Amino acid sequence: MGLARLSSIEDGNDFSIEYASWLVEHPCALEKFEEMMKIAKGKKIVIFLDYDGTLSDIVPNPEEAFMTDKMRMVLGEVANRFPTAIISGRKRERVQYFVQLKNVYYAGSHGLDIEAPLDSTNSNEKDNKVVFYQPAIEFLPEKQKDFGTVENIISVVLKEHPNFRVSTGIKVFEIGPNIEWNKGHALEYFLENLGFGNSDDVLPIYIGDDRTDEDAFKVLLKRGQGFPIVVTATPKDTKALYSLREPKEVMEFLLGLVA
Ligand SMILES: O=P(O)(O)OC[C@H]1O[C@H](O[C@H]2O[C@H](CO)[C@@H](O)[C@H](O)[C@H]2O)[C@H](O)[C@@H](O)[C@@H]1O
Repeated sequence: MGLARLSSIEDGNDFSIEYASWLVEHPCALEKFEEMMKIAKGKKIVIFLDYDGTLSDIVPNPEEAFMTDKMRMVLGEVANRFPTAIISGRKRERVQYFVQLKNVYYAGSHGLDIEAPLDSTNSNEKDNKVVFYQPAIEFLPEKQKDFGTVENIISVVLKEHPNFRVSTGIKVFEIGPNIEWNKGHALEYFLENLGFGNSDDVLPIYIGDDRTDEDAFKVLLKRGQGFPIVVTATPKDTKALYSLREPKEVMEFLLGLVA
């Protein structure tokens, strides 16, 4: 028994054979919900969420990636109950603008710009913000289809600038500093600063849809703790142990946590 997959049934989505067989390896977190909660019993749940494609649907214009009021309400309830952080590829302020919740911690620029509780070892930081870098984010408008050419230009330019690297997303190239810091590091940073650095009884849940979220999934696997959950409606190569099809299912899962 698990939580009902209302959104998929309502939308009339049907599952392809490929998706059904992929689900065997990455079972639906709604269907496994009760099993997961048995594992979580007595542990301190900490929630980590990606933004685009996880809390909001993927839309053509990144400036219009609003989350629904219902998602906001459920997320607010979750954050009242458990420490909750959003780790996004976007600029932190942009995610805060979309989410509008004060009880959530935020990390932007793939975790390079963190607003988090600080432990004593970081007491020199100002205003609970740790900013390693502000992003140079370029969105390619729908009209601009020639991604191959843009990719080649970026690669030629970056050859001259080895201190920078490019990462790719859905219709997006992002150029950032060539340093070893990703969403997985941000997750570890949050856990440490929330006092769960070496804790055996913490249960981190990380939900994300993007390639950059895989770094966080890997951290959970390495720690042997928690639930890495990928959001995808098609089979994909992932380290996640569980899956959800779309943001609506993310909302149902979050709702289950506070029900
Ligand atoms: O880490 P995330 O919170 O998932 O952010 C990843 C990127 O999200 C945004 O782009 C993606 O979502 C847009 C809105 O749905 C969509 O139009 C775009 O195609 C997607 O790539 C954001 O614009 C990027 O800066 C983030 O890195």
